[in-house]
Amino acid sequence: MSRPLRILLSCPPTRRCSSFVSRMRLVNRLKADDDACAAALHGGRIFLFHSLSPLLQRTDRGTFRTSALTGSDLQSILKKLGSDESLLKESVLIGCSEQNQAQFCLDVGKNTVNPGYSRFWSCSGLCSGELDQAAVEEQCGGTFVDLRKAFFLLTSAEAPLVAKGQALLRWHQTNRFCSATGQPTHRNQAGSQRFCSSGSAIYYPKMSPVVIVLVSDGTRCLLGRQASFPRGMYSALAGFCDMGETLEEALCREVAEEVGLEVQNISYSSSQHWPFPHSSFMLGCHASVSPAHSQLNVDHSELEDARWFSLDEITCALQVKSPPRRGDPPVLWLPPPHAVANRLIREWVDRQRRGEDRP
Ligand SMILES: NC(=O)C1=CN([C@@H]2O[C@H](COP(=O)(O)OP(=O)(O)OC[C@H]3O[C@@H](n4cnc5c(N)ncnc54)[C@H](OP(=O)(O)O)[C@@H]3O)[C@@H](O)[C@H]2O)C=CC1
Ligand SMILES: [Mg+2]
Repeated sequence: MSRPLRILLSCPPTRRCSSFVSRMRLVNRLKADDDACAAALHGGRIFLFHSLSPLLQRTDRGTFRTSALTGSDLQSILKKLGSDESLLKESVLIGCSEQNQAQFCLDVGKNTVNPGYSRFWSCSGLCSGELDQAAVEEQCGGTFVDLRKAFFLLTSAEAPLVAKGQALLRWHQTNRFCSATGQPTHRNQAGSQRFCSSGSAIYYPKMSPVVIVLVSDGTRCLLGRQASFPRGMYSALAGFCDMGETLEEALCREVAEEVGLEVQNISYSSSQHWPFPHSSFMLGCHASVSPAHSQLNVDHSELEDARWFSLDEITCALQVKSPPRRGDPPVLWLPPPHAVANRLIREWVDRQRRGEDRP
Protein backbone atom coordinates (compact mmCIF):
# COMPACT_ATOMS: atom_id res chain seq x y z
CA MET A 1 0.00 0.00 0.00
CA SER A 2 1.40 3.43 -0.91
CA ARG A 3 1.91 6.09 1.74
CA PRO A 4 -0.80 8.77 1.87
CA LEU A 5 -0.33 11.14 -1.05
CA ARG A 6 -0.42 14.26 1.08
CA ILE A 7 2.80 13.13 2.74
CA LEU A 8 4.38 11.80 -0.41
CA LEU A 9 3.74 15.01 -2.23
CA SER A 10 4.35 17.69 0.33
CA CYS A 11 7.07 20.31 -0.22
CA PRO A 12 10.38 20.11 1.68
CA PRO A 13 9.79 21.28 5.30
CA THR A 14 11.97 24.34 4.90
CA ARG A 15 9.90 25.74 2.02
CA ARG A 16 6.14 26.31 2.15
CA CYS A 17 4.44 25.70 -1.16
CA SER A 18 1.44 27.73 -2.21
CA SER A 19 -1.67 25.60 -2.70
CA PHE A 20 -1.40 26.21 -6.45
CA VAL A 21 2.17 24.96 -6.53
CA SER A 22 1.35 21.88 -4.47
CA ARG A 23 -1.62 21.06 -6.73
CA MET A 24 0.52 21.34 -9.85
CA ARG A 25 3.18 19.19 -8.27
CA LEU A 26 0.62 16.61 -7.25
CA VAL A 27 -0.60 16.30 -10.84
CA ASN A 28 2.95 16.16 -12.14
CA ARG A 29 3.86 13.44 -9.69
CA LEU A 30 0.76 11.38 -10.52
CA LYS A 31 1.67 11.53 -14.20
CA ALA A 32 5.11 10.13 -13.45
CA ASP A 33 4.28 7.55 -10.77
CA ASP A 34 1.82 4.82 -11.78
CA ASP A 35 1.53 3.39 -8.25
CA ALA A 36 0.77 6.80 -6.72
CA CYS A 37 -1.75 7.46 -9.47
CA ALA A 38 -3.51 4.13 -8.94
CA ALA A 39 -3.67 4.86 -5.19
CA ALA A 40 -5.01 8.38 -5.84
CA LEU A 41 -7.91 6.90 -7.84
CA HIS A 42 -9.54 5.60 -4.68
CA GLY A 43 -9.65 8.92 -2.88
CA GLY A 44 -10.05 10.98 -6.07
CA ARG A 45 -13.14 12.26 -7.88
CA ILE A 46 -14.13 10.54 -11.08
CA PHE A 47 -16.22 12.14 -13.84
CA LEU A 48 -18.07 9.47 -15.81
CA PHE A 49 -18.62 9.45 -19.56
CA HIS A 50 -20.59 7.03 -21.70
CA SER A 51 -19.33 6.84 -25.30
CA LEU A 52 -17.75 10.28 -24.78
CA SER A 53 -20.90 11.93 -23.33
CA PRO A 54 -20.39 13.30 -19.80
CA LEU A 55 -22.69 12.43 -16.89
CA LEU A 56 -24.59 15.51 -15.66
CA GLN A 57 -26.96 16.06 -12.77
CA ARG A 58 -29.90 18.45 -12.74
CA THR A 59 -29.87 20.79 -9.75
CA ASP A 60 -32.95 21.93 -7.75
CA ARG A 61 -32.81 25.20 -9.70
CA GLY A 62 -33.14 23.33 -12.99
CA THR A 63 -29.53 24.00 -14.01
CA PHE A 64 -26.94 21.32 -14.70
CA ARG A 65 -23.69 20.41 -13.02
CA THR A 66 -21.09 17.72 -13.44
CA SER A 67 -21.43 14.65 -11.32
CA ALA A 68 -18.19 13.30 -9.88
CA LEU A 69 -18.06 10.12 -7.83
CA THR A 70 -15.37 9.10 -5.38
CA GLY A 71 -13.27 6.16 -6.49
CA SER A 72 -14.74 4.00 -3.71
CA ASP A 73 -18.36 4.89 -4.58
CA LEU A 74 -17.68 4.14 -8.21
CA GLN A 75 -16.11 0.84 -7.29
CA SER A 76 -19.32 -0.22 -5.48
CA ILE A 77 -21.43 0.87 -8.46
CA LEU A 78 -19.23 -1.03 -10.89
CA LYS A 79 -19.54 -4.10 -8.71
CA LYS A 80 -23.34 -3.83 -8.69
CA LEU A 81 -23.29 -3.59 -12.47
CA GLY A 82 -21.15 -6.69 -12.80
CA SER A 83 -17.92 -4.92 -13.63
CA ASP A 84 -14.69 -4.87 -11.63
CA GLU A 85 -11.83 -2.67 -10.51
CA SER A 86 -9.87 -3.04 -13.72
CA LEU A 87 -12.40 -0.74 -15.41
CA LEU A 88 -11.73 1.89 -12.73
CA LYS A 89 -8.06 1.79 -13.67
CA GLU A 90 -8.90 2.90 -17.19
CA SER A 91 -9.61 6.36 -15.76
CA VAL A 92 -7.46 9.20 -17.04
CA LEU A 93 -6.11 11.96 -14.83
CA ILE A 94 -7.40 15.44 -15.71
CA GLY A 95 -6.24 17.57 -12.78
CA CYS A 96 -6.55 18.29 -9.11
CA SER A 97 -9.23 20.16 -7.16
CA GLU A 98 -8.49 23.06 -4.80
CA GLN A 99 -8.85 20.51 -2.00
CA ASN A 100 -5.91 18.57 -3.45
CA GLN A 101 -8.15 15.78 -4.67
CA ALA A 102 -7.02 14.16 -7.90
CA GLN A 103 -9.65 14.36 -10.68
CA PHE A 104 -10.15 11.62 -13.27
CA CYS A 105 -12.44 10.80 -16.18
CA LEU A 106 -13.67 7.35 -17.12
CA ASP A 107 -15.64 6.24 -20.16
CA VAL A 108 -17.88 3.28 -19.35
CA GLY A 109 -19.38 3.17 -22.83
CA LYS A 110 -18.61 1.12 -25.87
CA ASN A 111 -15.33 2.83 -26.73
CA THR A 112 -13.63 1.59 -23.61
CA VAL A 113 -13.19 -1.94 -24.93
CA ASN A 114 -9.46 -2.20 -25.43
CA PRO A 115 -7.70 -5.35 -24.30
CA GLY A 116 -4.33 -4.51 -22.80
CA TYR A 117 -5.37 -0.86 -22.35
CA SER A 118 -3.23 -0.49 -19.26
CA ARG A 119 0.49 -1.04 -19.15
CA PHE A 120 0.46 -2.33 -15.61
CA TRP A 121 -2.81 -4.20 -15.16
CA SER A 122 -3.60 -6.71 -17.80
CA CYS A 123 -7.29 -6.80 -18.76
CA SER A 124 -9.24 -9.37 -20.63
CA GLY A 125 -11.66 -7.93 -23.25
CA LEU A 126 -14.50 -8.44 -20.77
CA CYS A 127 -13.14 -6.35 -17.92
CA SER A 128 -13.22 -3.17 -19.96
CA GLY A 129 -16.58 -3.91 -21.58
CA GLU A 130 -19.39 -1.44 -22.09
CA LEU A 131 -21.79 -0.80 -19.24
CA ASP A 132 -25.46 -0.26 -19.92
CA GLN A 133 -26.06 3.50 -20.13
CA ALA A 134 -29.48 3.51 -18.46
CA ALA A 135 -28.24 1.28 -15.63
CA VAL A 136 -25.31 3.60 -14.89
CA GLU A 137 -27.59 6.65 -15.04
CA GLU A 138 -29.96 5.05 -12.57
CA GLN A 139 -27.15 4.08 -10.17
CA CYS A 140 -25.54 7.53 -10.35
CA GLY A 141 -28.72 9.64 -10.46
CA GLY A 142 -27.66 11.54 -13.58
CA THR A 143 -27.90 11.63 -17.36
CA PHE A 144 -25.22 11.24 -20.02
CA VAL A 145 -25.47 14.31 -22.26
CA ASP A 146 -23.79 14.86 -25.63
CA LEU A 147 -20.77 17.12 -25.09
CA ARG A 148 -21.99 19.75 -27.59
CA LYS A 149 -25.04 20.24 -25.39
CA ALA A 150 -23.34 19.62 -22.04
CA PHE A 151 -20.60 22.16 -22.72
CA PHE A 152 -23.14 24.96 -22.92
CA LEU A 153 -25.35 23.74 -20.07
CA LEU A 154 -22.48 23.88 -17.58
CA THR A 155 -20.93 26.90 -15.90
CA SER A 156 -17.70 28.30 -17.32
CA ALA A 157 -15.89 26.75 -14.33
CA GLU A 158 -17.10 23.22 -15.10
CA ALA A 159 -17.30 23.17 -18.91
CA PRO A 160 -13.51 23.14 -19.49
CA LEU A 161 -13.17 20.19 -17.14
CA VAL A 162 -15.50 17.93 -19.13
CA ALA A 163 -14.06 19.26 -22.41
CA LYS A 164 -10.57 18.32 -21.29
CA GLY A 165 -11.72 14.92 -20.02
CA GLN A 166 -13.53 14.09 -23.23
CA ALA A 167 -10.59 15.21 -25.36
CA LEU A 168 -8.21 13.01 -23.40
CA LEU A 169 -10.55 10.00 -23.48
CA ARG A 170 -11.03 10.49 -27.23
CA TRP A 171 -7.28 10.71 -27.76
CA HIS A 172 -6.79 7.34 -26.04
CA GLN A 173 -9.61 5.76 -28.00
CA THR A 174 -8.15 6.87 -31.33
CA ASN A 175 -4.44 6.27 -30.69
CA ARG A 176 -4.33 2.59 -29.90
CA PHE A 177 -1.72 1.77 -32.51
CA CYS A 178 1.73 3.14 -33.19
CA SER A 179 1.83 5.04 -36.48
CA ALA A 180 5.48 4.03 -37.01
CA THR A 181 5.34 0.27 -36.29
CA GLY A 182 1.62 -0.58 -36.39
CA GLN A 183 2.02 -2.26 -32.97
CA PRO A 184 -0.55 -1.67 -30.17
CA THR A 185 0.20 1.21 -27.81
CA HIS A 186 -0.24 1.12 -24.02
CA ARG A 187 -0.87 3.94 -21.61
CA ASN A 188 0.65 4.98 -18.31
CA GLN A 189 -1.75 4.98 -15.36
CA ALA A 190 -2.45 8.73 -15.54
CA GLY A 191 -3.16 8.51 -19.27
CA SER A 192 -0.70 11.30 -20.01
CA GLN A 193 1.35 9.15 -22.43
CA ARG A 194 1.05 6.11 -24.68
CA PHE A 195 3.95 3.83 -25.52
CA CYS A 196 4.50 1.66 -28.57
CA SER A 197 4.71 -1.94 -27.38
CA SER A 198 7.93 -2.33 -29.37
CA GLY A 199 9.40 0.35 -27.10
CA SER A 200 10.24 2.59 -30.06
CA ALA A 201 7.95 5.57 -29.47
CA ILE A 202 6.12 7.58 -26.82
CA TYR A 203 3.02 9.55 -27.77
CA TYR A 204 1.50 12.54 -25.93
CA PRO A 205 -2.05 13.91 -26.21
CA LYS A 206 -2.29 16.46 -29.03
CA MET A 207 -4.16 19.68 -29.71
CA SER A 208 -4.24 21.41 -33.10
CA PRO A 209 -3.36 25.11 -32.89
CA VAL A 210 -6.09 27.37 -34.29
CA VAL A 211 -5.89 31.13 -34.59
CA ILE A 212 -9.10 33.09 -34.03
CA VAL A 213 -9.17 36.81 -34.74
CA LEU A 214 -11.60 39.65 -34.35
CA VAL A 215 -10.82 42.19 -37.07
CA SER A 216 -11.85 45.80 -36.50
CA ASP A 217 -11.93 48.72 -38.94
CA GLY A 218 -12.12 51.17 -36.05
CA THR A 219 -15.92 51.39 -35.76
CA ARG A 220 -17.10 47.98 -36.96
CA CYS A 221 -15.99 44.39 -36.33
CA LEU A 222 -15.84 41.59 -38.84
CA LEU A 223 -17.71 38.32 -38.27
CA GLY A 224 -18.26 35.36 -40.55
CA ARG A 225 -20.43 32.27 -40.64
CA GLN A 226 -19.89 28.79 -41.98
CA ALA A 227 -22.84 26.95 -43.51
CA SER A 228 -22.62 24.45 -40.62
CA PHE A 229 -23.14 27.12 -37.90
CA PRO A 230 -26.49 27.25 -36.08
CA ARG A 231 -29.04 29.61 -37.65
CA GLY A 232 -28.14 33.28 -37.26
CA MET A 233 -24.74 32.63 -35.69
CA TYR A 234 -21.69 34.66 -36.75
CA SER A 235 -18.26 34.34 -35.15
CA ALA A 236 -14.75 35.72 -35.33
CA LEU A 237 -12.64 34.33 -38.21
CA ALA A 238 -10.73 31.18 -37.32
CA GLY A 239 -8.39 28.74 -38.99
CA PHE A 240 -5.93 25.95 -38.30
CA CYS A 241 -2.24 26.88 -38.22
CA ASP A 242 -0.13 25.26 -40.93
CA MET A 243 3.07 23.42 -40.10
CA GLY A 244 5.91 25.87 -39.47
CA GLU A 245 3.76 29.01 -39.27
CA THR A 246 3.92 31.60 -36.53
CA LEU A 247 0.67 32.70 -34.93
CA GLU A 248 0.90 36.03 -36.82
CA GLU A 249 1.53 34.31 -40.17
CA ALA A 250 -1.42 31.95 -39.67
CA LEU A 251 -3.66 34.86 -38.69
CA CYS A 252 -2.72 36.99 -41.74
CA ARG A 253 -3.08 34.01 -44.09
CA GLU A 254 -6.50 32.97 -42.74
CA VAL A 255 -7.94 36.49 -43.02
CA ALA A 256 -6.49 36.88 -46.53
CA GLU A 257 -7.89 33.48 -47.61
CA GLU A 258 -11.34 33.85 -46.10
CA VAL A 259 -12.22 37.52 -46.69
CA GLY A 260 -9.40 38.95 -48.87
CA LEU A 261 -8.10 41.52 -46.38
CA GLU A 262 -4.57 42.36 -45.17
CA VAL A 263 -4.60 43.00 -41.42
CA GLN A 264 -2.22 44.88 -39.15
CA ASN A 265 -1.82 45.74 -35.44
CA ILE A 266 -2.13 42.15 -34.26
CA SER A 267 -2.47 41.73 -30.52
CA TYR A 268 -2.91 38.58 -28.47
CA SER A 269 -5.89 38.36 -26.11
CA SER A 270 -6.30 34.90 -24.59
CA SER A 271 -6.52 31.23 -25.40
CA GLN A 272 -8.76 28.26 -24.79
CA HIS A 273 -8.93 24.54 -25.36
CA TRP A 274 -11.82 23.82 -27.73
CA PRO A 275 -13.05 20.22 -27.91
CA PHE A 276 -15.07 20.51 -31.17
CA PRO A 277 -14.81 18.65 -33.47
CA HIS A 278 -11.50 17.41 -32.02
CA SER A 279 -9.03 19.05 -29.70
CA SER A 280 -7.98 22.54 -30.79
CA PHE A 281 -5.86 25.07 -28.99
CA MET A 282 -7.58 28.37 -29.81
CA LEU A 283 -5.32 31.42 -29.78
CA GLY A 284 -7.51 34.52 -29.60
CA CYS A 285 -6.26 37.78 -31.16
CA HIS A 286 -7.39 41.21 -32.28
CA ALA A 287 -6.27 42.85 -35.52
CA SER A 288 -7.28 45.84 -37.59
CA VAL A 289 -7.63 47.17 -41.12
CA SER A 290 -8.02 50.78 -42.12
CA PRO A 291 -11.58 51.77 -43.17
CA ALA A 292 -10.21 52.52 -46.64
CA HIS A 293 -9.15 48.87 -47.00
CA SER A 294 -12.18 47.13 -45.54
CA GLN A 295 -13.86 45.94 -48.75
CA LEU A 296 -14.60 42.21 -48.29
CA ASN A 297 -13.94 39.54 -50.89
CA VAL A 298 -15.41 36.44 -49.24
CA ASP A 299 -14.25 32.95 -50.25
CA HIS A 300 -17.60 31.18 -50.30
CA SER A 301 -15.98 27.77 -50.30
CA GLU A 302 -14.89 28.54 -46.70
CA LEU A 303 -17.56 30.93 -45.42
CA GLU A 304 -21.24 31.20 -46.21
CA ASP A 305 -21.09 34.89 -45.35
CA ALA A 306 -18.90 37.53 -43.69
CA ARG A 307 -19.98 41.05 -42.75
CA TRP A 308 -18.99 44.15 -40.82
CA PHE A 309 -21.15 44.76 -37.74
CA SER A 310 -21.64 48.05 -35.90
CA LEU A 311 -21.34 48.52 -32.13
CA ASP A 312 -25.15 48.81 -31.88
CA GLU A 313 -25.71 45.54 -33.74
CA ILE A 314 -23.17 43.72 -31.56
CA THR A 315 -24.57 45.24 -28.34
CA CYS A 316 -28.06 43.97 -29.27
CA ALA A 317 -26.71 40.54 -30.23
CA LEU A 318 -24.96 40.16 -26.87
CA GLN A 319 -28.40 40.38 -25.21
CA VAL A 320 -29.72 37.37 -27.19
CA LYS A 321 -29.55 34.45 -24.80
CA SER A 322 -30.67 31.54 -26.97
CA PRO A 323 -30.32 30.69 -30.65
CA PRO A 324 -33.18 31.75 -32.92
CA ARG A 325 -35.68 28.97 -33.61
CA ARG A 326 -37.00 27.96 -36.99
CA GLY A 327 -39.68 30.49 -38.01
CA ASP A 328 -38.29 33.27 -35.73
CA PRO A 329 -37.31 36.52 -37.48
CA PRO A 330 -33.63 36.50 -38.49
CA VAL A 331 -31.49 37.68 -35.61
CA LEU A 332 -27.73 37.89 -35.09
CA TRP A 333 -26.59 35.30 -32.56
CA LEU A 334 -23.03 35.29 -31.18
CA PRO A 335 -20.94 32.41 -29.81
CA PRO A 336 -21.84 31.70 -26.16
CA PRO A 337 -19.85 33.03 -23.18
CA HIS A 338 -17.61 29.92 -22.90
CA ALA A 339 -16.21 30.54 -26.39
CA VAL A 340 -13.09 32.65 -26.82
CA ALA A 341 -14.88 34.34 -29.76
CA ASN A 342 -17.38 35.77 -27.28
CA ARG A 343 -14.56 37.12 -25.15
CA LEU A 344 -12.92 38.80 -28.17
CA ILE A 345 -16.24 40.41 -29.09
CA ARG A 346 -16.78 41.71 -25.53
CA GLU A 347 -13.25 43.09 -25.43
CA TRP A 348 -13.90 44.91 -28.72
CA VAL A 349 -17.16 46.35 -27.32
CA ASP A 350 -15.34 47.59 -24.19
CA ARG A 351 -12.65 49.23 -26.28
CA GLN A 352 -15.25 50.88 -28.51
CA ARG A 353 -17.08 52.24 -25.46
CA ARG A 354 -13.85 53.64 -24.12
CA GLY A 355 -13.18 55.17 -27.56
CA GLU A 356 -9.87 53.30 -27.81
CA ASP A 357 -10.40 51.56 -31.13
CA ARG A 358 -11.45 54.47 -33.34
CA PRO A 359 -9.22 55.46 -36.25
N1 LIG B 1 -14.04 28.68 -29.48
C1 LIG B 1 -14.47 29.56 -30.35
O1 LIG B 1 -14.83 30.68 -30.01
C2 LIG B 1 -14.51 29.18 -31.80
C3 LIG B 1 -13.94 27.99 -32.23
N2 LIG B 1 -13.88 27.68 -33.56
C4 LIG B 1 -13.22 26.43 -33.94
O2 LIG B 1 -12.08 26.74 -34.71
C5 LIG B 1 -11.77 25.64 -35.52
C6 LIG B 1 -11.16 26.08 -36.84
O3 LIG B 1 -12.02 26.96 -37.52
P1 LIG B 1 -12.33 26.72 -39.07
O4 LIG B 1 -12.82 28.02 -39.59
O5 LIG B 1 -13.20 25.52 -39.21
O6 LIG B 1 -10.88 26.37 -39.65
P2 LIG B 1 -10.31 26.59 -41.14
O7 LIG B 1 -10.70 27.93 -41.65
O8 LIG B 1 -8.86 26.24 -41.08
O9 LIG B 1 -11.11 25.56 -42.02
C7 LIG B 1 -11.29 24.22 -41.63
C8 LIG B 1 -10.70 23.33 -42.72
O10 LIG B 1 -9.30 23.39 -42.64
C9 LIG B 1 -8.74 22.11 -42.95
N3 LIG B 1 -7.78 21.78 -41.87
C10 LIG B 1 -6.47 22.13 -41.88
N4 LIG B 1 -5.84 21.69 -40.80
C11 LIG B 1 -6.74 21.04 -40.05
C12 LIG B 1 -6.69 20.36 -38.79
N5 LIG B 1 -5.57 20.27 -38.06
N6 LIG B 1 -7.84 19.84 -38.30
C13 LIG B 1 -8.99 19.93 -38.99
N7 LIG B 1 -9.09 20.56 -40.18
C14 LIG B 1 -7.99 21.11 -40.72
C15 LIG B 1 -9.94 21.16 -43.13
O11 LIG B 1 -10.19 21.11 -44.50
P3 LIG B 1 -10.58 19.75 -45.25
O12 LIG B 1 -11.79 19.25 -44.50
O13 LIG B 1 -10.85 20.20 -46.65
O14 LIG B 1 -9.41 18.84 -45.11
C16 LIG B 1 -11.08 21.89 -42.46
O15 LIG B 1 -12.35 21.62 -43.02
C17 LIG B 1 -13.07 24.84 -35.68
O16 LIG B 1 -12.83 23.55 -35.17
C18 LIG B 1 -14.08 25.56 -34.82
O17 LIG B 1 -14.84 24.66 -34.03
C19 LIG B 1 -14.34 28.53 -34.52
C20 LIG B 1 -14.95 29.73 -34.14
C21 LIG B 1 -15.14 30.11 -32.76
MG1 LIG C 1 -12.10 29.34 -41.00
